[in-house]
Amino acid sequence: MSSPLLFQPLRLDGLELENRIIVAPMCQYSARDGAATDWHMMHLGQLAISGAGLLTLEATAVSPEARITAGDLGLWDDGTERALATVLDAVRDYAPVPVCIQIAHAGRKASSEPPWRGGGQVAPDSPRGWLTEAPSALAHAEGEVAPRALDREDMKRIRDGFAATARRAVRLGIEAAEIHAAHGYLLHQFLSPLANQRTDAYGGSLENRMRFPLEVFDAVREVFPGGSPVWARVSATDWVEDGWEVEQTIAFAEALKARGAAAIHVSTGGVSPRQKIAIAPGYQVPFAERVRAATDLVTIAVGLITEARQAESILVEGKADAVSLARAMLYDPRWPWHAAAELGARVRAPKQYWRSQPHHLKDLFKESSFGQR
Ligand SMILES: Cc1cc2nc3c(=O)[nH]c(=O)nc-3n(C[C@H](O)[C@H](O)[C@H](O)COP(=O)(O)O)c2cc1C
Repeated sequence: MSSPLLFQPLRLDGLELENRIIVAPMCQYSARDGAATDWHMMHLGQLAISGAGLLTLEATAVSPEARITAGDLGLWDDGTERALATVLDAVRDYAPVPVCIQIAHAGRKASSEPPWRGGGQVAPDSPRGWLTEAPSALAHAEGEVAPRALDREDMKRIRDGFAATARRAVRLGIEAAEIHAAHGYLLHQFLSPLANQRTDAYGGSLENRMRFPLEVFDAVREVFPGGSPVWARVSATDWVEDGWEVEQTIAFAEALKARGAAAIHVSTGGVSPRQKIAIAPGYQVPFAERVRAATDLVTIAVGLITEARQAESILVEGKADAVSLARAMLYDPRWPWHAAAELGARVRAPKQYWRSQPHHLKDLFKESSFGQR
């Protein structure tokens, strides 16, 4: 039987993933002043032994005001760096999975409640809130306090913040970086005409709207060593008429590719409460397929990919090169084991758990260097 594509290696610049299953970035809203906690140890620990080929950290803020909520993870000073080092060192002792950081700024969607408190805006004058910053002074949703429009000095500070976070990530041995330009956060706000109504060189034409996200990408790419992959997560459409859409996404992906992006991670939506999304299994895959066909970039598909055979078909049919899973990995952190069992592949597992291998699958678990300590 030929080996399923899902479990074949994937090269991202100089980094080779053991298989094509990626743990998607997932905010935990459980950091303290940006610093990772024991929750991150538990959360990332279980996902690191999942058998996935790449573990993406949750959106990691470049500064306190870049956080979506006061509980977001950050990497902006020595304290937040030390806290993340503690978690990553422990995880790495047992799980040799490559780690990708998602570097993020929430822009006008900052200063919010976590989802379990409704996700609404926290007023800037509340002790837990702050005034947000964005390309234009346009509120995300009706009734919210509008952000402050960024000036050129602010933009330099933010770009340098992305680079500084990337430098800390390199120091932590993080193997890859994803710039968060999706889901209506700051860089997506620059891209989308719904959020960007600037009249300077950073607003108006597509070229102008792409300018700041590309400058940020360049700054991060420059900091990551040659061979370490850097790419962006994008929303391929706003799902709103006259918003950002797939042709513009393709132009952005091409510009990223020309600047050395190793891949493109294709999601959708998030910039406007007016979005109308037809949610169904694999609902964002057609966007990944379009971007991949047009740019030939290594493409990561995401969104309601929940079944092993569904994931395998997406790859075999050439719609994407890798799949990224969020909720399915929370529901079943052994998803890659079960997918390997179903598709007839082999997967890494910690030796402490080898005795769990089902009798009829003698060869499911691979030798690995897990559990050196
Ligand atoms: C708990 C949770 C937290 C998330 N946090 C992030 C995040 O930090 N960054 C991001 O780009 N997307 C985030 N997302 C979106 C997911 O990465 C993913 O794109 C989305 O859930 C669709 O994939 P799924 O159907 O496999 O869950 C989050 C999703 C969930 C469920």
